Amino acid sequence: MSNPVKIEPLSWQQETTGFLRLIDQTRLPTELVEIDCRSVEQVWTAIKRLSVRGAPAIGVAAAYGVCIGAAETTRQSVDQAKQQAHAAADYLATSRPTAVNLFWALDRMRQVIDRDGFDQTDAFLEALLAEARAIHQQDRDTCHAIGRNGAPLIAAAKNVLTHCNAGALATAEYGTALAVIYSAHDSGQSLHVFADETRPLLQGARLTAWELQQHGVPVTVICDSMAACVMKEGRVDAVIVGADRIAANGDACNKIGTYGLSVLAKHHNIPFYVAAPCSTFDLTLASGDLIPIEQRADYEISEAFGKRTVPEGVDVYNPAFDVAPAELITAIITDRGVIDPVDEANVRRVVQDAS
Ligand SMILES: CSC[C@H]1O[C@H](OP(=O)(O)O)[C@H](O)[C@@H]1O
Repeated sequence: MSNPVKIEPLSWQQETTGFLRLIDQTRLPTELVEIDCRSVEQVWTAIKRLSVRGAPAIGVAAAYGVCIGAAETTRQSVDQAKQQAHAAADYLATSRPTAVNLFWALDRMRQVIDRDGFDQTDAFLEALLAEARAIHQQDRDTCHAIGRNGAPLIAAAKNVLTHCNAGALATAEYGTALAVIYSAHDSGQSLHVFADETRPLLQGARLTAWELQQHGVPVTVICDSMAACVMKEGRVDAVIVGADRIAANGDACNKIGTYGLSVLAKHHNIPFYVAAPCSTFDLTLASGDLIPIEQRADYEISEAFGKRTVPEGVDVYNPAFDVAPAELITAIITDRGVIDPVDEANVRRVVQDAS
């Protein structure tokens, strides 16, 4: 496909008193619907219900959510606008606990809020929007850098397996894990992708397969339980996934099912790559078992396909993420280069240089 459709899950409309426009990812792949978020509550809800999702995309959306919150009351003083902006950041921080990019982006916005010297409210609102736009553009650039850095690692691969959606829909554009696939594909490499459907919310079947189809990359959706079989059959040359938070020791937290894939890849001697921007590292956490794992609602499992699939009264366990230990990760592909996850000193050096 010569000119694939560019997928951007979110955009800011108008100026400092504008609004956030999102692709509602809960409606894909059958409906491409955009929703406008004109209040902080609407941004919070969009993140919570996964209308916008994926660590980097959540961070960008929250940054714009702070801009919306700051401007909610018209003709206010700078101090009032600052109070509203802080309140918006505090509220948005409660939307989802695992993706560290949410908190990284909100911290960036708080640094602007706490700056002195704004003598006019408009100047403050303009500075906030400029920071949100900078975060947005930085993620675009980061994703393309990840693609460039990762493509050589899969140059000899013909079949790659991925899990969940770490594509354009999870970022500002282009993706992280899928950026590596897009970069290899766009350079002329013949590549096929196995996309785990990724229960319970099916980000792989609904979103990754849709993205890859739009980009002209051959893709086969498989049930999560089939990953072992296709690996055993010798049909997977590499596994590449995204991440929501990476601890200082290289443990990588990602969509539930990722840990199992890392064990399977090790057993079958298949390279297991994690692709993530440096903003997804949390050097304050020594290891992955300290990463907060989001527990989501029972109905996401018990009411699949429009009908109840679990008997009333039966317990359901629905952790949204798990952690691949550093020793099972072949390499972490970042915007600053490829990292050996078990080399903590190098992890810290690369990530701190990026900040
Ligand atoms: C590029 S980060 C993508 C990452 O986020 C996804 O989680 P969710 O769909 O719940 O936001 C999943 O873990 C992806 O790998």
